[in-house]
Amino acid sequence: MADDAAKPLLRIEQVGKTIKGQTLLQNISLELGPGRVLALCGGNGAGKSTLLRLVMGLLQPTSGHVEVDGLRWQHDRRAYADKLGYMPDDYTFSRGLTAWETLRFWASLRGLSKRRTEEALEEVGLADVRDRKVTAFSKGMRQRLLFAQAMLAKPPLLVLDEPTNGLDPYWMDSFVELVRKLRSEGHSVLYSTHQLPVAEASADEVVFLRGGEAVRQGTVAELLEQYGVGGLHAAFTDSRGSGAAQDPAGRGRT
Ligand SMILES: Nc1ncnc2c1ncn2[C@@H]1O[C@H](COP(=O)(O)OP(=O)(O)OP(=O)(O)O)[C@@H](O)[C@H]1O
Repeated sequence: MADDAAKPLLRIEQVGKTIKGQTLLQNISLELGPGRVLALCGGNGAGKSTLLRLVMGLLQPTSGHVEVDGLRWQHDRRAYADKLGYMPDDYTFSRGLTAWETLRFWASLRGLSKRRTEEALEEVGLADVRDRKVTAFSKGMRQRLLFAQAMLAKPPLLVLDEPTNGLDPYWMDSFVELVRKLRSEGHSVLYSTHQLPVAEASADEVVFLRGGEAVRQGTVAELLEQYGVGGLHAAFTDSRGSGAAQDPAGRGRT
């Protein structure tokens, strides 16, 4: 038996996903230790959200498996879910509820206190607008509320799907700070992003997906050493190869 202490928090082993004959992911393997941050990068349709949904247990792999803290979703859903906080890429908020009511609802489901709810709102800078209806929020404010929701229970692993989408530069920097704080408190973060400077500033490791495959992965330090001044942007361009297969228009959002 392997030593438990040596186990990574997240282990993805040879994972593949096929839906209706279309291969969305193939042969993905990665590990993430406690207190580590991994950014998933890649063009539109590369498979980032699909991989995050597999980690969350929202999709099941066609091959391979995912373990969080040694647990598999298929064997122990409740304990597995308790290890995770999730920010989806798209969410329809209940109409008519304020930010406070929305977050309080999520907190109650998890048996969390009002104090923790307040704290989470403060962490994402929404305390002052807590009594405003979420449907009147801007995209960036809704993103911050979703982020607060993912952090509410302070889970060991945060899984965030494009968390900086819609954030202005100030909140982009705040996101980087929050991720660094979470890491310093021992949380691990797995997130997808098109914002390579954010990945460069907040991640320990980066995985580039293309056409459902991990075409390049390494620590940020290794990639920066390899690509020099071009940084992760050069790594991204390189990872797309000549085909730019995932985006017929050839536009890589960064
Ligand atoms: N439920 C599904 N059924 C069939 N195909 C799907 C399904 N979900 C996603 N796909 C396809 O899988 C591929 C990967 O999609 P995914 O959303 O994971 O990409 P992504 O890297 O997150 O893209 P983006 O950067 O545009 O958000 C795409 O070709 C998409 O059309």
